Amino acid sequence: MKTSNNPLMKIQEFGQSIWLDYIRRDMLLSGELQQLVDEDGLRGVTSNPQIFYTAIAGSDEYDSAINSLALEGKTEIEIYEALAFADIQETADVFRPLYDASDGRHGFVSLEVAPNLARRTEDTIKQARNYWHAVNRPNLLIKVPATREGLIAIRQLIGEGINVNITLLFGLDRYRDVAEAYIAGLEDRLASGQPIDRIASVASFFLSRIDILVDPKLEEIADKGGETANIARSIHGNVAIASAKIAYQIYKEMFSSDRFRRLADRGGRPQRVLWASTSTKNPDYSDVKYVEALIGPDTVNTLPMETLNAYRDHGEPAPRLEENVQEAEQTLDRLNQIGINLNEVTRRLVEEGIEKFNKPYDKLMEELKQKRKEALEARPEHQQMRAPNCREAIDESVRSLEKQDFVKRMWRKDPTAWKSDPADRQTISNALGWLHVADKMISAAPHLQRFATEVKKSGFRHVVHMGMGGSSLAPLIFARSFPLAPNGLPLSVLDTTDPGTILQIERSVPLAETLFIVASKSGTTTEVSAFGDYFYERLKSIKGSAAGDNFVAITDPRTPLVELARKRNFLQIFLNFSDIGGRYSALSYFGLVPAALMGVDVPELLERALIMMYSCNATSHISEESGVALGAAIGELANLGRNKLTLLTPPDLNTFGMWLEQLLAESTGKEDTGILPVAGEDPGDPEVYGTDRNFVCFQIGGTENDSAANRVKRLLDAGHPVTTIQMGDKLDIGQEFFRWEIATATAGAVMGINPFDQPNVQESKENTNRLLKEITSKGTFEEELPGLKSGPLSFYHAKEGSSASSLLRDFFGQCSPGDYIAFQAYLTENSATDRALQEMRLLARDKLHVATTVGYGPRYLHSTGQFHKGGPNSGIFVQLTAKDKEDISIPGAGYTFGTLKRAQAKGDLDALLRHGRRILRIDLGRNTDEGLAAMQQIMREAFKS
Ligand SMILES: O=P(O)(O)OC[C@H]1O[C@](O)(CO)[C@@H](O)[C@@H]1O
Ligand SMILES: O=C[C@H](O)[C@H](O)COP(=O)(O)O
Repeated sequence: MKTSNNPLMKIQEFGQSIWLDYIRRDMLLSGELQQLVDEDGLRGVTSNPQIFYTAIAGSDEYDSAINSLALEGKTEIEIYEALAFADIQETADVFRPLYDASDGRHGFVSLEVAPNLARRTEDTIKQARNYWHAVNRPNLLIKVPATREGLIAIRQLIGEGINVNITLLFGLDRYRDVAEAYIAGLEDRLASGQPIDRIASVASFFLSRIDILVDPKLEEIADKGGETANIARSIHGNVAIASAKIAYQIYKEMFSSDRFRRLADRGGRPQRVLWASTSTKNPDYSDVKYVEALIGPDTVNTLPMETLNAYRDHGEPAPRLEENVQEAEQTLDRLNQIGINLNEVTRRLVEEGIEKFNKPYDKLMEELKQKRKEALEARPEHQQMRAPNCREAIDESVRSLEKQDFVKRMWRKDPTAWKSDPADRQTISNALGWLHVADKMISAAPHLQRFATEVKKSGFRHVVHMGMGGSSLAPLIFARSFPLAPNGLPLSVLDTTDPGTILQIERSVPLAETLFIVASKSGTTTEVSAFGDYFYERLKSIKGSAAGDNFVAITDPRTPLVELARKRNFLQIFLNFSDIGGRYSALSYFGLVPAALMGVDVPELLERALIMMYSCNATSHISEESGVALGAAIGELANLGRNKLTLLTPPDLNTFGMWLEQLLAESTGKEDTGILPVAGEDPGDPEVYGTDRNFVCFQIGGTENDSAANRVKRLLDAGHPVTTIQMGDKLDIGQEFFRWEIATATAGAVMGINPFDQPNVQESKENTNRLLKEITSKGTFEEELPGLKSGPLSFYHAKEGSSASSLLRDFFGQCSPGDYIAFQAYLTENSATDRALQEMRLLARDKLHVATTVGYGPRYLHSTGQFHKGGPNSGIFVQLTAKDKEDISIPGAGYTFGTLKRAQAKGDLDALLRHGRRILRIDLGRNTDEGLAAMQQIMREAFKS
């Protein structure tokens, strides 16, 4: 170890080890403890009930673990022990290299038995054994008090090979007893034929507490005057150190005895004295008083943080422990002479000491009891699943997950919980970061809020979030379903290449005062790069080289977007966690940066997510209200043919359905199976639904209203499974994100697929890229001719029909039970188009009794698109295109957004055809409204009879 001017390091040259009398989780997480080891030569840590009280009750660092343990059904004592064990284990691991390198001499961590056991030998032994085995680290010391009852325990525990730190040691006679108990324990062990070379023990001699008790007595005597007053004055403030010096002499005597030498010959190690209670409580004394005087070979001094810092700052190490020993003896004699009986004093100190640790221990238990109660009351919002005819199969699926220990394996990030093929294992291992992201983001939340405040303060008036699929749909929920907070900025989301929509956004925002977020995990998604380039050019034309000030990137580390953002001097780059797949990223920077900018209460949103996280945590039992149970149900129902997960949402939560589509459809729609979320389909009478439906009914705020309750009842009566989810308010979206992520992952396991890849998304992208290449070389790409024209409408890929209505009748006539109709609308999104599409899907559903979906292109490509191609061949696709009224160029691309959109539509169509899907493309002509009206008219005619 390097010698330095650091007094804490220098002290080691005199044979003393410095330990830290403090423990707290943030020191472990932040690396501060490691730094103390590296830079100050720290060689151990002690804890006590007061220290754990301060750490656990004095911060919120332990709260999420407390909630989680409470929900696992632990009592407050078990919670305390679990928290303490975890901290002690991690601390022991920090010191393990030192322990190993020093052949077990240094690097110890102490954990105290409950202070209320101080007078109970058997219980102390029992608990010490439990702690020893639970923590399971060779460099652990169990702290046992030096009470009469403790002495028996010490001997017994040492005999069993358990390391002991003797605490609450004040008196010299008791010190002899303690050393005797240790030696006797080693002898017992040797006699039973067991090795003693790795047994460690320290005797913690408490200092400042002696002076605290004795000094006022001395002052009283001094105040009375006379000869005794002089004596009292002469020893004031010296008694603790004098006792310690004599204790050290006793140590030397006992551990150089012939009796101990016999043990030493067999590897027995002396029980070192440890100076404890070394923070100066009397401000008149030096803050390093109990360090300077007691430096000597083979000793330990445990220092609280302030004393450690003070010593580093102005300690002057020298070997003083054996200086003035005679004077120390005189001090103790004088004490006796003026009528203060040190034995009595120390007896009182032991009693007070027990009490002093009992109090914080009891207070901590009270605190944990309260937090436990709050955690149990804050159970996730209500989830109730009723499945009239499938209950047994679902219960069986839950039991099977329990048997496979699925939940624990998921939390352990064991890929074989889903698939065992090496390629799948690789993707899965690298895709489970979302399990812990809410916990991580809690500490990033204040930073996000500060960032949002700064953005607003610097004059921004609007935010445009640009991304696709998982990178944009959570922000879309905030933009469309959350009210704008007074401290927030209005948020628009751009996730389409439709030039009409892009221009709409451009014209509705104050460009120079708009912050653009370029959000792409991969940093390579074509649409997102085009949005970024387009608006960057627009800003450059206004602000020149300062354009980057209006841009923020959210992306994974080391993507091309990071490079570009640096080159363009973006205002900020948020690096996300690379082990989170796009569609599971709602609670990461992708969802939370725009949320914070809108003024959404991000910490609260995360707290709600954490409640769900705890209820889905690694217990062997699967709770009925957890996301795991939901996943088991939707997965099993899909296996039974009920794979159209029909979402009944209050109107202002419709966008949540869109988020869920991308999560569930892209995750499960593969290997010819999958769950298709049906979002935004107006509810109908039970008879319009086929037996492929599974309903989820979301309610928000208060109890369910009569019409919703009635609807649920009618669906159940008709034999459909229905899950109801009651949300308290919109911030419960945080909880829903996590519930559904867990449910999706679980459903994937139940269905036997890998829910973390998207094997068929690429196909459409490749087709699109091929078409775009054609455009750049030939100026155009080839499009087939319509099979039929009718008014403004052109029909492609249709078998020739005598009329549009007969063509539609034939096309939809292919529908059989279990099929679904997907309207893919490459149109400008607005309420008139929404209404027309809604009308068309209801016409089809009510006539054909099949599920219907509507997705705007290219958004759906990053959502249901995977299911369309990779899921079962049960889709009937109606692709709607139209002529763009206006178009805009993508800078540097050589084509327009309109062309890109057309290439995307055709790219997907070609991919669907290649998969043998049934598809009809209808071009609506120049006027979308007219085209849609004509289309509805023809559908009505087709369905007339
Ligand atoms: O964030 P990125 O890399 O731009 O990807 C956007 C979306 O595209 C996909 O990779 C494929 O659809 C989604 O999983 C993802 O959410
Ligand atoms: O092991 C360490 C002791 O528990 C600690 O030093 C007691 O210190 P105090 O007297 O300041 O509480």
